[in-house]
Amino acid sequence: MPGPALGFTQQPESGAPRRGVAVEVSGLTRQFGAAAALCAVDLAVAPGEFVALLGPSGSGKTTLLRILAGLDFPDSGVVRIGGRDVASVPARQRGVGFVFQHYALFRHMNVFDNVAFGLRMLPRARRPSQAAIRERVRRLLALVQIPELERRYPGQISGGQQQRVALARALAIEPPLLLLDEPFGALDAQVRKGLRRWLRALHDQLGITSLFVTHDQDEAMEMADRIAVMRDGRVAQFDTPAAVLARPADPFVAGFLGDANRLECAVAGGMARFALPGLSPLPAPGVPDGPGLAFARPVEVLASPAGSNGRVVTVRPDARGLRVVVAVGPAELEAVAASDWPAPQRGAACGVQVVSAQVFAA
Ligand SMILES: Nc1ncnc2c1ncn2[C@@H]1O[C@H](COP(=O)(O)OP(=O)(O)OP(=O)(O)O)[C@@H](O)[C@H]1O
Repeated sequence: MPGPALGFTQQPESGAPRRGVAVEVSGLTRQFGAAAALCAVDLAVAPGEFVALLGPSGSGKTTLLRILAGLDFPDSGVVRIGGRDVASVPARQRGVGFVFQHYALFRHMNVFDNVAFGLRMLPRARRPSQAAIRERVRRLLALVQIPELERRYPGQISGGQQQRVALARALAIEPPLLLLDEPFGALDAQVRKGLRRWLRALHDQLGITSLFVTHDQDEAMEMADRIAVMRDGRVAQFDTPAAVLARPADPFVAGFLGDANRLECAVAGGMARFALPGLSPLPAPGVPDGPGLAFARPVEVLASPAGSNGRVVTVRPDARGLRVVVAVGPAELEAVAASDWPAPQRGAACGVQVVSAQVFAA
């Protein structure tokens, strides 16, 4: 959990307006040679929201973040931060804090000087006094829970501690907008888990707006108020974690989230009939007659000893039960073993049914 009182001059209090700003992007396009990194992207983030940008490699997440930070510039389109068009506002004057995975700490400066850096770089009129800088840096180091490390150098602290220093450095200028590009990418799973809960709590405590790039679906689901799922320089869907899972906008989102199985089917009269043998038809309300594509997450595909349309290929214990890969006809599906089937064996015949799925016209 976040630590003690903040160094921020305007603290959000219950009932008080948040200090986070709205971020609006419209028609944003960025081309690198023949590669279109962003194609007419629209996105509107509310003040105080925590938004995850999630998508496959090369989908444009980092490019969008760099443009918001003022580190790169669009070929066309508008970026508004706090209602202000920032096209001609340099990075340093945008009031944006950023933490990039590869934006390393200054190795030759100790932790204290790293965090103080942004404050010492402020124009003289806005720069706090030496004493005020000292006080703010100490409060920030307490906030990120490493007050004892201020004299250490980056090479003398762990990766997780370095990320906390990078965050403290980003927060030092009291940014209403925090941009994070895979900040925990290099850390091991256990440290990541701790840091992501802590960061979300910190975001809420400060009342800022945050945009967070990640490859990790669990991370996005756990941390974000809304997720922008990106593909090929476009936002495929922008909605709450529950909504993108329950109502994916298109086959790409359905297949990308939750590692869903992709099943060919034929839709007629609101029912989807699968091409694979032995799978019962499922309702597909509103889907037009014709070829279809169904997406079923592993928990929606059940393998049991009753039946013989499948064969167990692999068995993997999972915290919530047994995960199996089953062969059905020419396909292999990720499934879960029925709770009354405690010990499926590799090679055993089994019954496989798709319990529910998202169906789209192909
Ligand atoms: N400086 C650059 N020069 C040339 N091409 C670039 C540059 N930056 C990005 N691109 C291209 O733009 C596209 C989007 O890249 P971007 O880094 O924004 O994607 P990403 O979703 O952040 O990917 P990753 O998850 O791998 O970091 C890619 O095709 C990439 O190769």
